Amino acid sequence: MTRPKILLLGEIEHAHDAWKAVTDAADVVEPKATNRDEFLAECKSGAFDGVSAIYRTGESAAITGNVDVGFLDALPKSIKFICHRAAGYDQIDVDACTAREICVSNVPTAVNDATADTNMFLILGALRNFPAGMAALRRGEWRGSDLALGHDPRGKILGILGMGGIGRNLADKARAFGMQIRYHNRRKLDPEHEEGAEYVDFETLLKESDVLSLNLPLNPSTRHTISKDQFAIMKPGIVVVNTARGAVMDEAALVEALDSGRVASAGLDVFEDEPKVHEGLLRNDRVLLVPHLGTYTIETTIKMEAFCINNVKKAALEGALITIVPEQRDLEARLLEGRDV
Ligand SMILES: O=CC(=O)O
Repeated sequence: MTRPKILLLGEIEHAHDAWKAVTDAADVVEPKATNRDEFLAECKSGAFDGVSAIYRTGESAAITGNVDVGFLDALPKSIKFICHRAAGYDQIDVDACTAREICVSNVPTAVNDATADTNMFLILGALRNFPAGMAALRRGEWRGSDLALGHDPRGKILGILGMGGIGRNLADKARAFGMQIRYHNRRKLDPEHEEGAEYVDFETLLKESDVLSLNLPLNPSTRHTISKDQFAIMKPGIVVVNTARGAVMDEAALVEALDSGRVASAGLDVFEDEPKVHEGLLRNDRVLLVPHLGTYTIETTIKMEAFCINNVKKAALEGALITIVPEQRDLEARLLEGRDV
């Protein structure tokens, strides 16, 4: 009997036991390519023929590039599943995958705690002006000469844009700091998931929040959701934090809003063009900058790897995913129906 084949793009760094259960049952191939052109040529050479499922990390894009039409066209037709080891899957053209009946999974839930922890750190740091004080200390000036007093989170309105798993986890944490939670989402949540958070329209969220947290996924329709026009109606002195993806906000417009004082301070874990960071953010010590460390813990990395490994294992051995990205629920239903016939 032929063993299933998996293409590994990236590394398994921690969940070695879970991965061993995969390699016991399936053959794993890895590319030799060191850049995108070589990878596409390797695909076309037949090196990955017979592979049914891919396990990929976001970091693997440094070699293969994004999962776009060019990538998908080079893959052997045998590939039916792409299992992505991250929550955000903006590197993957899901519509192009759907058109080729390639199912995609990401890693939801496992990332919620660590990302919301980072989010809370950014909120506290930006509210309290910690980056300016910390920078002064490192310059040998203790607090510096004009360190502004910070603000307490208690009693402040936290506006969460995107109330998915991370947004709801953040809401729980922020409640413990005495913040009042409001949110905006495509759809209002069922009351049992709101836990007292108030649903408001997008404009109200911008106009009335003391702190705005961006927790929405990046896709073609959410790019630059926050730009010049949105900054213009925000409450003056607002604090803006982002742990989602840099490009949900127009970074140049944020720099202007910080320079004009409309935005008092910001906390950012993600950037539009990582690993580059806008000069206007680097020079501004009212901005707390973190190099995309939202999920960067041992515990969460193990959970994320195990989640993705379970998906790729089921894909390769049983021809199905445990979780599919929401945009492909119809595709999944169609494929399952086809299989029953
Ligand atoms: O940024 C981290 C993730 O998308 O998992």
